[in-house]
Amino acid sequence: MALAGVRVIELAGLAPAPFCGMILADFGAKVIRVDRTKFATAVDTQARGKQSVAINLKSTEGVALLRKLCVQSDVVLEPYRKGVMEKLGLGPKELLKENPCLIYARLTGYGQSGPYATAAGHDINYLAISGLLSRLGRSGEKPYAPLNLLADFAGGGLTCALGIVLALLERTRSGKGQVIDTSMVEGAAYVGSFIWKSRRIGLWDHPKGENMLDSGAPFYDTYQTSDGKYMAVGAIEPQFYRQLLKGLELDDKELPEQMSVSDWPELRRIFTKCFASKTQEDWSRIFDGTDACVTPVLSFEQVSSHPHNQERASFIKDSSGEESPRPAPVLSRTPAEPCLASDPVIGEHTVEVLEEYGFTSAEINQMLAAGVVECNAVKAKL
Ligand SMILES: CCCCCCCCCCCC[C@H](C)C(=O)SCCNC(=O)CCNC(=O)[C@H](O)C(C)(C)COP(=O)(O)OP(=O)(O)OC[C@H]1O[C@@H](n2cnc3c(N)ncnc32)[C@H](O)[C@@H]1OP(=O)(O)O
Repeated sequence: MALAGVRVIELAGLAPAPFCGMILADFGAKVIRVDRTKFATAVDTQARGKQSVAINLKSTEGVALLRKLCVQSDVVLEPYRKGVMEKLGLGPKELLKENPCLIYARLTGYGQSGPYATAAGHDINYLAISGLLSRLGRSGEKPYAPLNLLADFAGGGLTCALGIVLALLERTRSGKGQVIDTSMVEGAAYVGSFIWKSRRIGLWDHPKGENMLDSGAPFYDTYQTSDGKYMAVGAIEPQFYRQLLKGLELDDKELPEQMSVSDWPELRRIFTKCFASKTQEDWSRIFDGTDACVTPVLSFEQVSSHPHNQERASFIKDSSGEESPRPAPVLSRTPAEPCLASDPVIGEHTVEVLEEYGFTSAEINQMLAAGVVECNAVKAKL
């Protein structure tokens, strides 16, 4: 796999850092999650392919241990509030001094500087400060955060993974590590570059929810079907729009112009009525194989059995039968090989990892006895 041989120490966090760690693990890195001791269950739901060691970082021995692990690793990924790692004596200055090749990835909401740097927050707050949230939602309604996808995962976890891979690549030339400051505000804003940079062509001239791509246009929206499901319509270009009308059995001579913004409410009314006359399956049959850009809005239950997803095996099942998306993208020679075993319990691999990092049994036993580390058996999962 592409990241085989890369060792990552991931300090346990809430959502974005776990996702970042999972991406690295999916593509072959050895990812060791550092959990707290005396915690029954991990909140990491994205632990695929990771190992878990439990270390008490509130002890000097625990801090010293983590430093030793970082000396022999390529990447450390930390998701804490600005200053937490420095307070522990685990800041980039200390760790990079001991291991100049280390890639020190920091993943926070507001980044390592600025008046908000130390403030608590979550996806919705970061999205708000990025400017993007102000553009999301239907006309006349309050801004709407689309799950916690944009800041936590696109702007946070994925952007941080990109930073790590870039730093690993650069290190092959310079031989040096570096610090990565991932701000979810900036990551989300960066993901939104198209919105910023397409303002000049007038794509966003109208208020929120009244533009072509934000549910303003009737040919770029969702419609309810007679069985209470939905179809997604993305028929922007005239040749594709014509196919949409054909599928709906509408005569364009009897309709307002596609791009006549003032007629969009009327067009939407007509499309709504049409779509409500047949089931999702009926419409799928009509539009599949055409260029109308009309697709069913699949539920999680439907998604893996859809013929397209099925043929590409886009969803996988782990050993417990839980379904999830296959890692993307697909690399031709060195594709990801996601681990199908169940997620680690806290401290499941403490002894194994410490042995691998060169600690003797006596040292490990001493740390276990002192409560510096903890090792838990898999049966704790029950
Ligand atoms: C009823 C509630 C149930 C909750 C279930 C949760 C289910 C999952 C839900 C996921 C929701 C996802 C939401 C929508 C998100 O947006 S997640 C993104 C959150 N934001 C970030 O990650 C940005 C960066 N992080 C932060 O800003 C902060 O960590 C935070 C998220 C605001 C949380 O703040 P807070 O709990 O005060 O923690 P921090 O200031 O970071 O300090 C962490 C403390 O923990 C300690 N720590 C760490 N590891 C260890 C260890 N191994 N052993 C012992 N201690 C450990 C650190 O030393 C630090 O301690 P201290 O400095 O506070 O004394």
